[in-house]
Amino acid sequence: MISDSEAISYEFATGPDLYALCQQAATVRDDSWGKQLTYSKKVFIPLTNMCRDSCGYCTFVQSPDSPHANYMTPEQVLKTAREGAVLDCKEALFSLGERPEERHQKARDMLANLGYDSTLEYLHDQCESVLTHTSLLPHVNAGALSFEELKHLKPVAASMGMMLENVSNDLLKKGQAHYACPDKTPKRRLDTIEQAGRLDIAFTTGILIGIGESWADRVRSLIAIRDRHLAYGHIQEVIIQNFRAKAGTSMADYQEPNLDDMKRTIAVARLILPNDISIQAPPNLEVEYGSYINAGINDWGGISPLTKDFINPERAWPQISSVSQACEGLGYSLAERLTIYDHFQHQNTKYLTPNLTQRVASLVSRAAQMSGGVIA
Ligand SMILES: O=c1nc2n(C[C@H](O)[C@H](O)[C@H](O)CO)c3cc(O)ccc3cc-2c(=O)[nH]1
Ligand SMILES: C[C@H]1O[C@@H](n2cnc3c(N)ncnc32)[C@H](O)[C@@H]1O
Ligand code: MET
Ligand code: SF4
Repeated sequence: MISDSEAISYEFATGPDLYALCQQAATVRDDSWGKQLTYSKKVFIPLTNMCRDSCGYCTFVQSPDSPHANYMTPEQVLKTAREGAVLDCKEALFSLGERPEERHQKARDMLANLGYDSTLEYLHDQCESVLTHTSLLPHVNAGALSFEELKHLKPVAASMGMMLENVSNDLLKKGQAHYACPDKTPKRRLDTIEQAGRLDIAFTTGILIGIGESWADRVRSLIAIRDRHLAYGHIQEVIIQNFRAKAGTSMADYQEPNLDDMKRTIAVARLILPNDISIQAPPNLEVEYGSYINAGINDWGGISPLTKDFINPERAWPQISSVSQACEGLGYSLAERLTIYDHFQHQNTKYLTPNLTQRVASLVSRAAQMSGGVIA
């Protein structure tokens, strides 16, 4: 692990200096993760696109006035999960807006029609339904959650996650990315990570780069994640995600981070974070995603043969065969993993409740009988 001040010093690393930094990170990655990169074959389930927040970069969120504002019905959830299962998907990624019913009458009405008064209760039951009726493992990405909410969801999700985004409080100011977003206060985000640790939930988090934060803010965010992992050991992966500007948002004309920015941040993340944390960057948000490999990533996240990335719908997934080729061109192989990483699967019932332990084991053995298998 590098020191905080060394991490800070890489802010402008470019050319040969950036190359050397990436090499250092790639060596650490090779030593702990080997010559194999991973991804999870998933379907995306946008349970609701209404939200009480209004992040400056987000096009996923729909105003209640929009005809597109909705909740998926239980039938739609199962249809997506079943179609995914046919295509050999093993993860159901529930990604949704945060507590829309606390802000919008339309959300309360739609929930009531479904027989609920809380989005998180509906989420719980839809995860349970996917578990009961399909072979997929739910991963919950529902934003900031309390200890009780996380505890309630643990038996119906194999893993959970929430992007920290960034620890900078400046982003909450008027005109900034997280203005008027009660769920994006660093305090609430850090508390969610902490409570997930107390509950032994295999947890995904990450930073969104290029949203108005400084380089020091980025380093501080990675250090905050590291410290919670050192306390609880529950962080399975950290996503380094690049902001993409979207038409129709307040950040439509905002400068996007460039490839060097991504490489520099990935490398520093690899060097700051403990080696057992997976470093993930998405392949659909950068044309030259192959160069993330030499910067130190070991994972591409969820890739879907069925559903689009609803958060970045204009950015199609590359074919899995293309990702595989990009890996092989640099001397790496590509393998499928489950939503919960293998080293979290075998710790008795610490991270998985008994029902989920069984479900994970049967997916692993079923995959072993098919070509390729999954990492387990
Ligand atoms: O398709 C996406 N998947 C996203 N995922 C899914 C992720 O790639 C996989 O579900 C996990 O790696 C588990 O396999 C997230 C998961 C989290 O827990 C937190 C944030 C994200 C963000 C995205 C995203 O923007 N797009
Ligand atoms: C689920 C995650 O998706 C990310 N997210 C939301 N909007 C964008 C965007 N315009 N570009 C890149 N990532 C985005 C946020 O980090 C959120 O937490
Ligand atoms: C489209 S974002 C999905 C998850 C949640 N609303 C968050 O921002 O963390
Ligand atoms: S990024 Fe998540 S919290 Fe922010 S507006 Fe979009 S759905 Fe809501």
